[in-house]
Amino acid sequence: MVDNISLNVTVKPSARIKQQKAPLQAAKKRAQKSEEFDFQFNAGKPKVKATVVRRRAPPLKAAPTTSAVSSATKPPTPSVSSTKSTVPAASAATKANASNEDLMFNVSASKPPVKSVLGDDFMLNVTTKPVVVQKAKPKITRAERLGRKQRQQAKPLTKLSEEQITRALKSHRKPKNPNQLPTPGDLFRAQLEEERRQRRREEEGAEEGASEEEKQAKSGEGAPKKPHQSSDSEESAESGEESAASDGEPDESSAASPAAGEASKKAAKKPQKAEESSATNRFRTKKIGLFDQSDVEALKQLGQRAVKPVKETIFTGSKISTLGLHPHAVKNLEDLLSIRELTSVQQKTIPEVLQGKDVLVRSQTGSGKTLAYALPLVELLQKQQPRIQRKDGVLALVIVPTRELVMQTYELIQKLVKPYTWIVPGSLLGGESRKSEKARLRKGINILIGTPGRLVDHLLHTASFKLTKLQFLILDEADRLLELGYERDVKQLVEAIDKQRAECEDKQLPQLQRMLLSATLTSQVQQLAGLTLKDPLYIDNSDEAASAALKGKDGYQKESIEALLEVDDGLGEYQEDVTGVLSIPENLQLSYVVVPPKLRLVALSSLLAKEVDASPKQFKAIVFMSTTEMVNFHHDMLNEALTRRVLDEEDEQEKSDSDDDDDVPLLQGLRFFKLHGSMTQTERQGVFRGFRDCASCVLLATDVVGRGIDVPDIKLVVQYTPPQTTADFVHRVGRTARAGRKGRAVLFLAPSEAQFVRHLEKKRIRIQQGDMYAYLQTLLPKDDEARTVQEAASNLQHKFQTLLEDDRELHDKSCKAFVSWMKFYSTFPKELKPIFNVRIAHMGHFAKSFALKEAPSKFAAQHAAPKAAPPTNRLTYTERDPEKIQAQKRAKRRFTTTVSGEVRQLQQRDGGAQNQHQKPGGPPSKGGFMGGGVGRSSFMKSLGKSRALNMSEFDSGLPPEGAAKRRKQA
Ligand SMILES: Nc1ncnc2c1ncn2[C@@H]1O[C@H](COP(=O)(O)OP(=O)(O)OP(=O)(O)O)[C@@H](O)[C@H]1O
Repeated sequence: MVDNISLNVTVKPSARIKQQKAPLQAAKKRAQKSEEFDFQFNAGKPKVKATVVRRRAPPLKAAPTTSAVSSATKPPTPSVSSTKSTVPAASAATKANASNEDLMFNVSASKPPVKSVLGDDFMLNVTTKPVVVQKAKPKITRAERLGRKQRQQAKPLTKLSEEQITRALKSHRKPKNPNQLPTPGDLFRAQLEEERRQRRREEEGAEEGASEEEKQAKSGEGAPKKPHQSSDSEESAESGEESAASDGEPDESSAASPAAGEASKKAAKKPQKAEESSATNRFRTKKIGLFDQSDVEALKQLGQRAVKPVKETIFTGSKISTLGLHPHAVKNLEDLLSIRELTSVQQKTIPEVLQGKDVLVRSQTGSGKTLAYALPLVELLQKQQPRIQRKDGVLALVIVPTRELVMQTYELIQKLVKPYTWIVPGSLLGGESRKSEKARLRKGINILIGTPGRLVDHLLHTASFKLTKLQFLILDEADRLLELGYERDVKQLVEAIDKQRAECEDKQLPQLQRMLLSATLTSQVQQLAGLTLKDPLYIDNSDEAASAALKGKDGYQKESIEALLEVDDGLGEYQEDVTGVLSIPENLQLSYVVVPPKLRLVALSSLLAKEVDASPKQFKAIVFMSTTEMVNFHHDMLNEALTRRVLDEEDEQEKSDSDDDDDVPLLQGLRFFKLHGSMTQTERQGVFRGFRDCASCVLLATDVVGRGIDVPDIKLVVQYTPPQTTADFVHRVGRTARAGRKGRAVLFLAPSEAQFVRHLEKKRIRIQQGDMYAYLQTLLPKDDEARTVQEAASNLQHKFQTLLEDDRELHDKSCKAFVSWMKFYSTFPKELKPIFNVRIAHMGHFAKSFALKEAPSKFAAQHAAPKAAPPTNRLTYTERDPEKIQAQKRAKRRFTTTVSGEVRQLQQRDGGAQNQHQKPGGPPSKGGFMGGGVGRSSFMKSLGKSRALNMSEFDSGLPPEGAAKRRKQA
């Protein structure tokens, strides 16, 4: 009986180093030397001597994979077949009927009893180590090499075992550097590639002609059984998968791999079931076509460039009490805000403001700039003798870009003035009737906080709103306020203040002290600094030597600021709107994840699921999206598909029906909020407060909340769509990791957009690559029907698509969202156009991330029509009122302005288009969707002008200037 003979084979001559130089020669030599082997039978069998009999194989040519020899007693294993494929010729006695697939041994037993048992000849399948090493050498990508370096035991990537994958996944949870450790993505990619290689080998093998034994094995069974079926669990898992995948579309099954972690476990648990019949298999792949070669692309490690981030110290250790503030103020801060220590920007700014200096302050997000101006402001006001009174009117004016920021700043100042009851703070943020706002202004507000539009409106229409006695003017988020759109109103306010003061008969007016603050500095801020500030002191909180020189200077010098702005980071020339220092909080972990367009929605869902799993009770996140329509659609979709939250009464019945099934929603218990500029003020206020107070929730928002918003327990910021400027990037991610806390921010990029990382690196922003598959893994344990990560992802996508098919309204929302996104995508600034290029981006694939199955050309034109004006609390006007027409024009102009600066881009684009029109016969446009006239760009052109990406934040919500005559002055 020779059935269960197993052999330990040692190949002594290991010509590994030489092989690298001359693999063929070395292999020949080795083969000659290894003509004789010592074998040891497992069960204490006596030694036998074996002579290797090899058939000469063509050198270095891949051989067919199957290998059974008719007289073999055991089918060969795949590892044997792969080994022999690279074994070169060897000199030995040949055997006429030997297969060119197998090593053949002529064994002569050293002792007579063994020979009698074994017979004269038998065949062996042998795997020799050097051959395997040689095989794994060619075509290794950099990512593989990096991963392999870490894995000291340099095993080939073929056939990753279940344990290997599980171990790697576990160790991935806290990666030190995702670029160096093998990530689930690495493993997955390695598997995909290995599978592809193997398939190719199989195909080649089939073409070259399978051995007769193979043919017999295939035809003799008569059943659709795979040629390599074995009792090995890994093998059965594979065959099981093939049968399961046969339910789905080919695209899907070809991408499906023996997957990682849970997948293999699931498969291994039920190998029998998988083998029995594909029809009874509980694992299903929905026909989505979600995965293709692009996901392998997405897994490419981009690597990191050497970037020296700008550092900033947050806390200095000095106490508030050292500032010489009123004891009430110190105690109040401790009691109401638990603040005892100064942040470094506060330490640098407060003494200067107390001395009456104008300041221009740049310090990173969450470093306490609000208190840096508010604390000395209140201190100086409370000191004044005689005490200030309500009737003194507005003594301090704080201008901020958004209504939420007005609310937040107002609440903080309310706390600061608590000990000083005679100081009255107030806010103008819309939502209230004009009448009641006027009434409050008339009564007297000493510290007024507002958005530019609303303030200008009252300046023009409310007689009691006087700024003659103004002592403090503060522009928080100064760079945003000076962007096109806000800039006009801010200038109007500044000019009105100067005019009123100049016309005032009282020549004893106190000096007007000005403060400009932001985490980012732009050329517009420079201009305004030159325009309005009197010898300001520039305070930059970074630890950079370049700015340290400026800090020491007394007074503002234009050249000094310019010198700072020109500080070269040594990474090449680059011009963008942000010209100053950019610093990211040290405790903020930045990462980006490359996600194929089709997978975006699924990847977002799985990221959120992963985070909720990690801390179900305490998870607060913001997801930034580019347009209001996107926010609306994703809010409804994610709520319905993933939380089964009832969104309106009509869904009530559906909900109770669906409650019967035991399908647990992916994000059960998680609450989604939405916030954008097209919501009514009441809604916005409610949402902002709701989000601040909730324990576990996600806010989907436009850039309305990109600036200044301080919700300390936000753990994660997701940029689902990329920002249009680096400044926006810095402010968005700055919503987390505030005041020394920890936080994370993830940026989603399509493979075609990955170069944005290099752009950030040029700005000295260090960002690590994350792993999409680490997110997708979360879906698998939650999906009973899926056996692989890909199946789980496809099932989820299928769920989104089904929901859309069944719900006309949601479908419409999705189309609108997609169209608005497409317009947004065409308005990137010139510098970023090569990266975010509407011509390169695959619109059809992106449409899938909106759960749309149709081609964009089918629905885009229909949904590109301008939408109705967003709700405001404007006074009503009659149909033919010329005032209304004016208002509409003004509204249209303003609605095209988004908080991320679309106006600028819109004008660039329109300007570009005009220029082209001015040059008849000139070359076609090179950028933007207006040019070209062919393919996608002509399609984009058919959508008409871009508008209404976001509602402008600076819109006052009040009637326009022309209406003033007909209104009663207060
Ligand atoms: N001295 C301090 N000690 C501890 N916490 C502080 C201190 N000063 C401010 N904070 C807290 O830090 C957080 C961020 O403050 P603030 O909103 O003023 O930052 P910022 O610099 O204006 O950020 P952004 O640029 O995003 O507007 C707030 O929650 C605030 O209460």
